[in-house]
Amino acid sequence: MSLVLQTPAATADQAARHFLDKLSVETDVSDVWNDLHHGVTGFQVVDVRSEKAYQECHVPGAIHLPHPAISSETTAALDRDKLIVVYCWSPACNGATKGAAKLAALGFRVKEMLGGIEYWRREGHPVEGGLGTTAPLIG
Ligand SMILES: O=S(=O)([O-])[S-]
Repeated sequence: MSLVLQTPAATADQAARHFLDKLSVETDVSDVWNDLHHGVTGFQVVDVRSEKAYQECHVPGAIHLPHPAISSETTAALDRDKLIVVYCWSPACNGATKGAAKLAALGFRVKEMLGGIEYWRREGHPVEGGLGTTAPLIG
């Protein structure tokens, strides 16, 4: 018996809808780096980790907004015309998901950056912060 085939696959239309829906709320390290590197200005990157983690190492230009602190008051300065790209530590962390959920509830368009700062660093992209690439990879 096939473990792959035992559950019927979606139709091509269903699969297309599913994957487009996924891409509407997710982006990845490589795509974010590519856009920042080429000066794309249609989104703002938000680091939702702790103050300490942000101060030690973050994506260049990222705004700091810890996910527990997200509220209408703390997001007042964010540009509502721009998509927000949120990230946290790694694929093992759901801080970005929590932050994205809160931001969306406040009316922002938002995507999660898959992989977080861990994969940003693994892929060799530049960072800002006091410890730079020597900062811890877990919080
Ligand atoms: O700081 S965090 O681990 O909740 S993203």
